[in-house]
Amino acid sequence: MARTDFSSAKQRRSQREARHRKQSQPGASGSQPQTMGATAEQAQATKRKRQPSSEAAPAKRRNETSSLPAKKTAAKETQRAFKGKAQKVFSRKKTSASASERNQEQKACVKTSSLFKNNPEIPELHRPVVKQVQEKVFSSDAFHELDLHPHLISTINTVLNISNMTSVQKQSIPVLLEGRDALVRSQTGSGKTLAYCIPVVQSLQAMKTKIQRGDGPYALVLVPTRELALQSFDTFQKLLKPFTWIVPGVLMGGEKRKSEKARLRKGINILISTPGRLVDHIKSTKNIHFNRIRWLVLDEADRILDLGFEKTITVILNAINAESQERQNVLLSATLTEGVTRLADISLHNPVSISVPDESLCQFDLEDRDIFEDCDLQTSEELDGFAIPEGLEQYVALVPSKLRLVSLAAFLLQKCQFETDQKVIVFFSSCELVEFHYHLFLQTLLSGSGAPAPGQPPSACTLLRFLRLHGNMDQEERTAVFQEFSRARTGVLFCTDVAARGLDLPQVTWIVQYNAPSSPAEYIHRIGRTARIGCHGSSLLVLAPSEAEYVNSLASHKINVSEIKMEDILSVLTRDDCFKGNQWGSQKSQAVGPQEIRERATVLQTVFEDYVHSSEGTVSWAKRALQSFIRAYATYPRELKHIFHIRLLHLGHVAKSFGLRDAPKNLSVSTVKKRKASVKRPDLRKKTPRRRLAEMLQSEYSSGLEAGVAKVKKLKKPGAPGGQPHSAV
Ligand SMILES: Nc1ncnc2c1ncn2[C@@H]1O[C@H](COP(=O)(O)OP(=O)(O)OP(=O)(O)O)[C@@H](O)[C@H]1O
Repeated sequence: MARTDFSSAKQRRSQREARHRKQSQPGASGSQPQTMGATAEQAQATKRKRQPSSEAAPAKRRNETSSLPAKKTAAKETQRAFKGKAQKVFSRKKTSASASERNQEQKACVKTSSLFKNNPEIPELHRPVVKQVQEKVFSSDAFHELDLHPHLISTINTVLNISNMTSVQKQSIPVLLEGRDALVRSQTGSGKTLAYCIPVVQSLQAMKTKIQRGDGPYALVLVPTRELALQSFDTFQKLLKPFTWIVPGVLMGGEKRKSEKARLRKGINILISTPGRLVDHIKSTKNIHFNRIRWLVLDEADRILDLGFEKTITVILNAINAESQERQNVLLSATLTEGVTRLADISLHNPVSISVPDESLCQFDLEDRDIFEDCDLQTSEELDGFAIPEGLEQYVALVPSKLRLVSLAAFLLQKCQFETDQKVIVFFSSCELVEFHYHLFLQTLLSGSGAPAPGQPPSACTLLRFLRLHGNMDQEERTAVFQEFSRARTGVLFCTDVAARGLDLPQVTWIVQYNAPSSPAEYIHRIGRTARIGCHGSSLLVLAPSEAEYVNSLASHKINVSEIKMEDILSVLTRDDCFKGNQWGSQKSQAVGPQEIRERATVLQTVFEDYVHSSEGTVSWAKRALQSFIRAYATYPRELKHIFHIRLLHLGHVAKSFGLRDAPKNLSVSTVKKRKASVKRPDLRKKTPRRRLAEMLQSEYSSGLEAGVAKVKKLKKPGAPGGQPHSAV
């Protein structure tokens, strides 16, 4: 991307700001350093903001501008007009106003916004360039070279449409066919699912005594999420086409327990389940037996443990061990952590350890060799390094809190409006944040008509397509969204980490991490939703300037990111006249370059703020989302606390990224702590942050049977403006 030079406007800007400072009272959002801990200053700042000031002015003046025909509906009008084209906001009905009045109004409308004032300086990013571990995805060996049933080979070739093995398949399948246990680690999107599905099917179809449906499970596959369970189930179904007597089945919660029991009674030979749901059945269903189990597969093993399913896994292992001792065990993940070694100790017998990364393929940017040699991280060989797909380009953008929302919107507009076939996943740290951004963008960025106006080029307004996926949605809707996004050629999926693991969503081109992940492993899995199986893809991590050090933390795990400048992201707004704030005949804005970008970003922010402030319900909805952000922010693990600490957040600025004009008065560190304690999470404070995070996240992956789990009902969406707040993450 081309960089934008902001220096030319600097002088004009500082003169203008000096003028405003003179005219205005101090204390608007951002004029004082206002941190989460500073409740008193915060309250005062909020109070001051109610008085006319340069920062509070836009809202007031916006109303003034719209006061001619419809003062009370200014917010609605702004929103509606934006949907059609923003210039209508500053209505042409005001033809009677004099040119100078109009001029003043123009300035008032957009040029005095606080969006670009008092932001922290964006530090120079001296990104350390480190050697990334890379794997060769494909091998030159074909499936027909393996000793597999000919019908299985032809199914792989014709139904799955693949002929050559990937590296991990080449290494794992022969080992598993020999009957050995295995611990398999290989990069995201490298074909680990088939690496275990093929040996399972080969061995079960070859059993001397033909399998009967009523025999019950011969293979048990445990996965952390329901979507992943469906995906594995789908792969088994395809591979089993020639072997119709072997029945696969899935237990994953969200479905009525009664119907799952009925399916278990009929018989499932390859049982795929989430751990929580399986334990529910072990405890309550008589028709579940493990006496014939020959295979136990733990896919995304480290995630299963991260989520605090250790006890659950122990219950399952004990239940299986009580009935059957002779079986093969397989543990797989792209990132194997300490916990997995522990799990491997208790579940694997004399395993073969398969790890694909090929150090000879380590890469680094030659142009940056000097930086690399100077950097302390060259000693990071001892540190953990995760393999990253070769076709994946990783970026980071440092964005001040106030500008986060418009930057995200601009980025998505860029992808959907000016580039073709872009499929984007945006990760957030909680269900509430997903719901908030999904509804906000849906309400403000989408065209009501769905079609471009006659004679107009299609704009983002008509090309955007938003979906969302998180653990508080009911299963039916989750599955529908998963399938819809899988099939879609373009679109934007807002999600939590429920979608970070294992999901194979074809042709995803961009991953955006709007909230930073809580661990490098999570980072790897999130970005691993793109550039799968040898394809290309890109990722963008959005950090606040105070979080810039996170780039070093990633580098210590051999993760390289390049910088994209925020101004470059925002510059897309100049390409769409939707964001022109003042369009009255010949009175066009003279602003060009950086100033124009600022004006347009301000128009966009105004649209968000107007929507959020259009009713009390939407304001409290935005406040709840802000609170959820802060709660999630408080759960970063200890080792990242020096980077992500709520005390480093500027509440007034963060509030802007939720479309709130003022920092909520009743939010402070202590309130957040109190509210955290009031959420039904007993003994939280006694637990480590990691454990706490695990508990919060577990709601994403729950069995679906627990009482009190908030569900998104189709007709009543709690995340929508005015709806009920969600439970935990
Ligand atoms: N040998 C192969 N040739 C071509 N495509 C393949 C091959 N094996 C698997 N695939 C395809 O590659 C994609 C990714 O596979 P899979 O989901 O198993 O990856 P993974 O390693 O489990 O990823 P993650 O770590 O993210 O879970 C799937 O669409 C799958 O159909």
